[in-house]
Amino acid sequence: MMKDLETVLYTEEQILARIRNMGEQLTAEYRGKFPLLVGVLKGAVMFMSDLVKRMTIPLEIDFIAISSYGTSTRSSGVVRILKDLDRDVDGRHVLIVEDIVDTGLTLAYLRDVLVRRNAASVRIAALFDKPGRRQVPIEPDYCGFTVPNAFIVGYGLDYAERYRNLPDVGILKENVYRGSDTPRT
Ligand SMILES: O=P(O)(O)OC[C@H]1O[C@H](OP(=O)(O)OP(=O)(O)O)[C@H](O)[C@@H]1O
Ligand code: HPA
Ligand SMILES: [Mg+2]
Repeated sequence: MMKDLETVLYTEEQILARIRNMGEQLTAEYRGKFPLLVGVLKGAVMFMSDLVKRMTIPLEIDFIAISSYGTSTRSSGVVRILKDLDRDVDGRHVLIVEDIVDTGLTLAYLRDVLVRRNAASVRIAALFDKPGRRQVPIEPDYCGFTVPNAFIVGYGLDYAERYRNLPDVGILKENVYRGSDTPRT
C-alpha cells in the first residue's frame, strides 16, 4: 500500500501525538458536560477510537452514516442519513468527530440536523482540514492538521474503500486512480 503513496504527510506517531494534544484540550473543555461524541462512518472510526482514549472524563460515543451520492449531486449539497444515531441529542453537548473536512457539505448538513434536534451545543473536531476545497462556509472548532489540496488516504481515509488501514497518511499517486473517476473532484 505504501508504494501507492506519492508522499507521506504524517506518520502514525505524528498523528497520535497530535491526537494526544487534542484529547487533553477536549478533556478540559468538556469537563462536567458529559459530552456525546458523534463519529461519522466510516472514515472517522480510527480517529474516534484514538481520541476518546485521550479524553479522561465521562462521555458517550455514537455513530452516524451519511450518504455521499455521486460527485455531481454532492456539489448540490444533497446528503442523507443512512444509519442514524442511537442516542437522543436533545440537551446534550455534542462533539462531531470527523476524519476530514473537504467541501464541508457533509458537516454543514450534519451540524444542521443536530442543531434542529435541540443539542445544547454542537462543535466539530476534525483530524484533517482541507480549506482549499470548501464549498460552504464551515470550519472545525478543533483541527488536527491542515492539508493541501490533494487526495489523501490512510488512517481511516479511503480511496474506493481501500487504504483505510494504512497507519500513516499520505497523498495518493495519480496513477492509482488514473483511468477511473478522479476521486472527489
Ligand atoms: O467535506 P466533504 O466534501 O463532505 O467530505 C468529507 C467527508 O467525506 C468523507 O466521507 P465519505 O463520504 O467518503 O465516507 P467514508 O467516511 O465512509 O469514506 C470523509 O470521511 C468525510 O465524512
Ligand atoms: O482527501 C480525501 N481522501 C479521502 N476521502 C476524502 N473525502 C473527502 N476528501 C477526502
Ligand atoms: Mg470515503
